[in-house]
Amino acid sequence: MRIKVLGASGSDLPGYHLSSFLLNNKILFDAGGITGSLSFRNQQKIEHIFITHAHLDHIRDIPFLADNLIVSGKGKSIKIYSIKEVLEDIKKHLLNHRLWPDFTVIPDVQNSILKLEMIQEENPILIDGYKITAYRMNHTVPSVGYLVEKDGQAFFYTGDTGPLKNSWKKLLDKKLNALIIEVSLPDKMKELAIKTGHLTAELLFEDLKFFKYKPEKIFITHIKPFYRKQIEKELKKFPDYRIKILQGVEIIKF
Ligand SMILES: Nc1ncnc2c1ncn2[C@@H]1O[C@@H]2COP(=O)(O)O[C@H]2[C@H]1O
Repeated sequence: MRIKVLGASGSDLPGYHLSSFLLNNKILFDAGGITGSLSFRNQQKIEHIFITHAHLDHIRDIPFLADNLIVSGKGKSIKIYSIKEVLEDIKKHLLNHRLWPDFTVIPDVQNSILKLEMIQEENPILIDGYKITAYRMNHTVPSVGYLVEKDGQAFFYTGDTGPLKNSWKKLLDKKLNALIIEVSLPDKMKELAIKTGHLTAELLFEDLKFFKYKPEKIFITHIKPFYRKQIEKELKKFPDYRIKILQGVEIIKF
């Protein structure tokens, strides 16, 4: 599979972009950093957006993408998928005609630029041959990660999560070609990580012990850039895993 990483940073700073992962040009996971990373031509190719949770750093560019599409007259509908609580937060707090126009009813309900599609946890949906399943994560707000499977290949994207230990549920038995997982903070900030629903390197590897199969590749995302060097050092303590720290806008294949 091929993913264009549009953003993989845990903080917004010059040269960094917030979480957004584009699969096969059409299916986006999280929408923190679309419009500053992707050409307008390629923004028009997005058809589906899966949101892990409604924190701003994962949804911020939905409004700007919708605006680009409608004002350019290139408008077509984009479907935004997540669990009920996440979609409710987006509708109530973001696309509410106050913070931003509600593009789920503009230009009208039938032809709206954005369509909200509720999905159920652990109930897969099929898009272009990709089977996509949401699993509950451990964050401070309702949050899911997504398992994506096609032609015997599989990856899992966590969004934000604290430790899950053995509640990774059915994922513990999966053979993953790639795990895109967050490590936001260094080990010395373990307490804050747990309080705010995040991982450190040590917490990540404690959780990985519960997996039946080692993921073939582990891509680390959502690092808070102030701690990047420290986290890089801490991840080196686990040489048994093939780990790549995501840099920003790049293509990953597995
Ligand atoms: N109690 C806290 N102390 C310090 N930072 C916090 C606290 N709660 C939330 N945050 C920060 O707010 C951010 C919200 O988005 P994140 O979960 O990515 O990361 C969170 C932390 O960086």
